[in-house]
Amino acid sequence: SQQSCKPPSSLELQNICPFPPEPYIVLPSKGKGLGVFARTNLPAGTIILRETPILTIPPPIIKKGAGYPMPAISSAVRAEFRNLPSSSQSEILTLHHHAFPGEPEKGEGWTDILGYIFRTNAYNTGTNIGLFPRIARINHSCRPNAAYTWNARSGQRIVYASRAIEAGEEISDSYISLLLPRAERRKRLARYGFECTCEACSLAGKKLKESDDRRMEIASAFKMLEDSVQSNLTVAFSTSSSQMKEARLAANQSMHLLSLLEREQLADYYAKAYRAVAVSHARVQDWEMASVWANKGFERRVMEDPGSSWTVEMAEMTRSFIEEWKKELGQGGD
Ligand SMILES: C[S@@+](CC[C@H](N)C(=O)[O-])C[C@H]1O[C@@H](n2cnc3c(N)ncnc32)[C@H](O)[C@@H]1O
Repeated sequence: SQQSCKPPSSLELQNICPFPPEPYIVLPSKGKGLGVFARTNLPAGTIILRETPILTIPPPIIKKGAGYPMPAISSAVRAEFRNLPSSSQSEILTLHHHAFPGEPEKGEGWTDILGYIFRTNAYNTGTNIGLFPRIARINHSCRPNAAYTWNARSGQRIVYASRAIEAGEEISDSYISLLLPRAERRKRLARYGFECTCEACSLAGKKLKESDDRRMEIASAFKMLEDSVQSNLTVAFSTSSSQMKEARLAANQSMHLLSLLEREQLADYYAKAYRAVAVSHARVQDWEMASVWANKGFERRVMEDPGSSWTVEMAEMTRSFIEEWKKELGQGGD
């Protein structure tokens, strides 16, 4: 009919468009090649990207101190690459690669480039390692505003805003563990061929030392809390006075850990810290704190993946702590 030939109004388009426009755009990023930028304000928890790997290989055997076994990586990648449609091959070949001076760029024609592309861009996919051409455009920061998770059920890597991101801001994630001092982070980032100049790496003098010390302290606080946080929570209430003293110390330590993380703005570790706060307060039977922080941990896990075992665990924990809190308030449990 005549009516169906008319272009749809924007409202109609909104109603029929199965996917909203992407919340990000790929643009040049000063000194970093291409980068990914927020198109609009992205509140914490916004899913920025979900992507299925275009190519995966089993993880290579890494000999300590011997660096990446590039010949093994190159040949595994090459074997998979050959089976891909040409559009996927072209997409992979557009990705950035870093090779160290002296590394052969053209051992076996362009195929060696594939190994370098893989080394520069690959991420874990649970048991394997894979290439995600869209996620691969995200640059690194040691104080990132986005984080990622591997969703084994959908076979997708999910990138989400780990804190609020403003329109126009560059979206960054982390390629390495962030609980390391700058010198150590630099060593680990060397394989990507850049020296990080993020906010945290640009600190100097006293401020740099404070940041380095905080990151080391966070790592040791997590380690200290690990034992008490990983074991079965519901049974291990502290009974003896020495146990109670230890449990109180752990609860205080967990709050200190949280303040260090907030000072460093390391949102990647918030969920783990919220869990530690919740569990250590359950140990001293402070049910209000335990419930509030378990719920915060649950909300963080939902951001990453609503159906993950971590999310389910935090939901159950929150429920059981709230039950205890209600009993304490004399409202009885369900
Ligand atoms: C996974 S790619 C990221 C996307 C890349 N910028 C591009 O143009 O495709 C990794 C490469 O990006 C660059 N890069 C990533 N983070 C950076 C940073 N914080 N500072 C400078 N360069 C960075 C480095 O060249 C690195 O080898």
